[in-house]
Amino acid sequence: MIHLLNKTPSIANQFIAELRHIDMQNDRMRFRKNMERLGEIFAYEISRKMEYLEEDVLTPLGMARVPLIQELPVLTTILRAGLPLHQGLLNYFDRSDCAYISAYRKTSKSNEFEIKMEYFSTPDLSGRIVIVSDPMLATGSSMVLVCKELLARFDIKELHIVSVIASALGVEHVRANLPKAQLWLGAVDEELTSKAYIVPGLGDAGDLCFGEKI
Ligand SMILES: O=c1cc[nH]c(=O)[nH]1
Repeated sequence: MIHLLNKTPSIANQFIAELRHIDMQNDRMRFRKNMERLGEIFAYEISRKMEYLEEDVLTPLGMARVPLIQELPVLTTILRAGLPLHQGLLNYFDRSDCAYISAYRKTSKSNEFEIKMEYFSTPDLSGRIVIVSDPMLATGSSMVLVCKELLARFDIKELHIVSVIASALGVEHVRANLPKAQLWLGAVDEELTSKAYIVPGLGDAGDLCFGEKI
């Protein structure tokens, strides 16, 4: 199932527009902040699909019945570009356990690349609701690789994928390989360059957050 943030106009569109804008995106602090704000919006949207149970909350003046979330998701992100988006999710799911995974493109001289996964730090995810965030879903290969690894290691109860900008091809790849995952996307763009950058996209999310890497 796909949940698309920009289907209904909201303030989220402003944050996505600022991430994309060629001048505004160079303000690194604003770029990270907009990623974080979108993480918060995704957290709110996902929270609306979770299970709640009414509980009594004692106030100074009496007792309030409040429906409270029953189970917090485990927040998993892909280093390094995922960190600000992850922080936004964590701001709202503020008692969640977290998992961190590194995945990067190792490009050969012929410009082809393979995805390398090296760092893997997770709690036990069996029986848990898991949210995996990565700001850009380009080919979808790293996301599929990471999620397949998680699914092979753990009996995950429910898998959610969060990306700010996806390519149509990436969405197709994820849906074909992870049919049970729920996708939460900010926007879906039509094209991919030969180097697998999303067009119009926004450029390199990791570099825009943290500076160019070698
Ligand atoms: O367009 C893209 C694709 C992958 N990763 C990015 O940061 N940008």
